[in-house]
Amino acid sequence: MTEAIKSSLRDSKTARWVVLILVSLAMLTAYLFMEILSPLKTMVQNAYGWDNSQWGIVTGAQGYLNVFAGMLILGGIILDKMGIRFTAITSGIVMLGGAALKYYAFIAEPGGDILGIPSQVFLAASGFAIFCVGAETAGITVSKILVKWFKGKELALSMGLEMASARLGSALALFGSPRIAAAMDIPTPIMFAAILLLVGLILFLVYAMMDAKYDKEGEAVASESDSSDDFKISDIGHIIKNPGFWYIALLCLLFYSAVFPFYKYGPDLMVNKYGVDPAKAGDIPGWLPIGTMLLTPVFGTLYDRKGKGASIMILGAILLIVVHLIYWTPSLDTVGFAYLAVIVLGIGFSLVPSAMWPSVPKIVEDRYLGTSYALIFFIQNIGLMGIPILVGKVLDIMNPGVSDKLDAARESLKAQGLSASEVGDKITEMRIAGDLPNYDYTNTWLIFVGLTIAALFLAIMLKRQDKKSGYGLEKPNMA
Ligand SMILES: NCCCC[C@H](NC(=O)[C@@H](N)CCCCN)C(=O)O
Repeated sequence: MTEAIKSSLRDSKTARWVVLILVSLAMLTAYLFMEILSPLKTMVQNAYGWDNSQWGIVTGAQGYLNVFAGMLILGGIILDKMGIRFTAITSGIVMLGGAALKYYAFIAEPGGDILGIPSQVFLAASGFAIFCVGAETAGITVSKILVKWFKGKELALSMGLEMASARLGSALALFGSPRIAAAMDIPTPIMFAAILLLVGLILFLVYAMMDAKYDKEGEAVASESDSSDDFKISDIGHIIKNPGFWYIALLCLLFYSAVFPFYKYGPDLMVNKYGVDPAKAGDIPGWLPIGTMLLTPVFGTLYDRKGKGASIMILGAILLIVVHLIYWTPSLDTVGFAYLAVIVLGIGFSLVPSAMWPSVPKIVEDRYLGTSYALIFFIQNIGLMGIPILVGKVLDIMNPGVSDKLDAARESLKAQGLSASEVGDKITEMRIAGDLPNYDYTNTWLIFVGLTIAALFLAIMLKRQDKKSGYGLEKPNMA
């Protein structure tokens, strides 16, 4: 440890960059696990016989506890009351516990039903719901950690780099998971991702040791007691009276609902509409997080220097409409269009977050900031839960008989004594050969088109409100 670190951790550039590396890598492991199953939809359905509604139940589990049980709000309160170290370590343990349960659901292949849902689906959804409580709480904790170490220094840059690291986690899952599953079996990538979460927990433990040392320094204790980012129930009343808060929170819900659920259904769209090999299903969607890693800091800097935050969000929403119209249009069914749309999506998904998150402090007072972010995440989680469920349900309704035909083929293969993996491979072969049908996503994709049109409407309303209330969204962040 250098002298600089010994004398004052907060003043040590090395120490705060070590912190950034620790928490960014921990978030990488969280985002990796978050998407580990996403590119496996075709394989999972072929192997285990889940219909689309069951896929929606599992991938929409993000919000069951975060929304219905209010765990995101509770996470904010715990962070406020118990502090960064306790919350970071606890969220790491919760993520690991949820991941272990999800892995168990795949490795054990339990039979029967729980509450009328196939046991495997129920346990996988429960595991993912628990994991997401930890992941969302880790997300707000890491934001607070970065404020603690980087406030008055390279705060925006640190947040951009942390987000880029998280995106890398999503990309690794989208590219890697189907390849590992094709080479081994479906539970193996889930197991690898769970082991990486253990590494993430160790990184949080190392961070906690640095944080404890930091807090021993008097100056740091003063900073920790700066409660501007704390979650407070009493603040909610003030925040929800602000129309700008509602525009940005609903824009966040609609916008993220048109993007994150794309990870859950995009890979299967690639297989069913564009004829991509299921072992490479995540490749085209995988370019989305890679593009955003590079572009988000660029657009963030642009907003810092030139302003135009509300206009950037409007442009981002327009691009998203174009993207989902391309994926929806039945005649645009060559791989070239799939790549084109994902590139445009990458630009849109960089524009909106780079302007959205730094706009929140312009709309709400600093003292309400922590509570506002927790509330926005809460509202956002309603969409992250509801949209995957809705898409799965509608996909089943729009494809009558397809799941039944796949089920019948699966049952006859199982009767021949084949394992789930072997059945999955065989069904995949039969679908590629045209002996079994694919899902037609056309009508279902209109859900995404609708979401993006609504997002554009809200972005325009936000700009109008900005003119009325003078938030300064069109002004640069830097003087
Ligand atoms: N300072 C706020 C950064 C937010 C980053 C944002 N993450 C979220 O919105 C999470 N609530 C949801 C993550 C769900 C991942 N499937 C982001 O852009 O990642």
